[in-house]
Amino acid sequence: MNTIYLVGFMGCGKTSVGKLLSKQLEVPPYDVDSTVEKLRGKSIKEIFQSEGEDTFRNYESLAIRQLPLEHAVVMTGGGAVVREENLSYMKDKGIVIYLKTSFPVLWNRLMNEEERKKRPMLLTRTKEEVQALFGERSKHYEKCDIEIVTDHFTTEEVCHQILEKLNRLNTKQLDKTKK
Ligand SMILES: Nc1ncnc2c1ncn2[C@@H]1O[C@H](COP(=O)(O)OP(=O)(O)O)[C@@H](O)[C@H]1O
Ligand SMILES: O=C(O)C1=C[C@@H](OP(=O)(O)O)[C@@H](O)[C@H](O)C1
Ligand SMILES: [Mg+2]
Repeated sequence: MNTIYLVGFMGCGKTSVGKLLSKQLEVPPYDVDSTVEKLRGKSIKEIFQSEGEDTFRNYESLAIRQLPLEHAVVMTGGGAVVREENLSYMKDKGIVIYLKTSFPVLWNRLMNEEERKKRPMLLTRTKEEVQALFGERSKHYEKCDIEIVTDHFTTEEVCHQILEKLNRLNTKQLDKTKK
């Protein structure tokens, strides 16, 4: 099985669902944000503060390319698809799953102080600006291979829906190296 990449806006559940999915599939989970944090020895927030967003995007792109291409679940950060070459890399190497979530639901999940303070993209923006970012990014997310709606579903239910969709794929679709 090629690597499964989870994409979508902040708060759609990539990190939480990815952990559940990796357990179900019995493969290791890799969170791109955690990989970057390990690589740099500091938190995402600190990287944004001291090195800026552009440099963070370079680390993020590098981390995506360092992670295994097989037998893994990779949880990306919400902005990973902003660089189109990242999305085309992931689509080329594995299966890209978009956890589609409406803006009001995302906003509700992200308003929790714990969640908000972890995410530098939220700290300097108004609700309208975050919504505009969501609008700009949606067209990238929609280029994924599989779309799963998460509104009104628990993380366990979202994970179950992913497994059902994966079960419907054939061996060739699951393993792109097989011709
Ligand atoms: N399907 C869901 N239903 C309810 N809460 C969710 C769901 N998915 C994620 N959350 C909550 O939203 C917050 C952000 O989740 P997280 O997995 O970190 O998202 P992401 O990695 O996509 O930014 C967490 O508090 C998490 O518990
Ligand atoms: O949307 C973004 O630009 C970001 C999303 C974050 O990941 P999550 O989507 O897991 O919150 C993290 O990569 C960083 O704070 C930037
Ligand atoms: Mg995450």
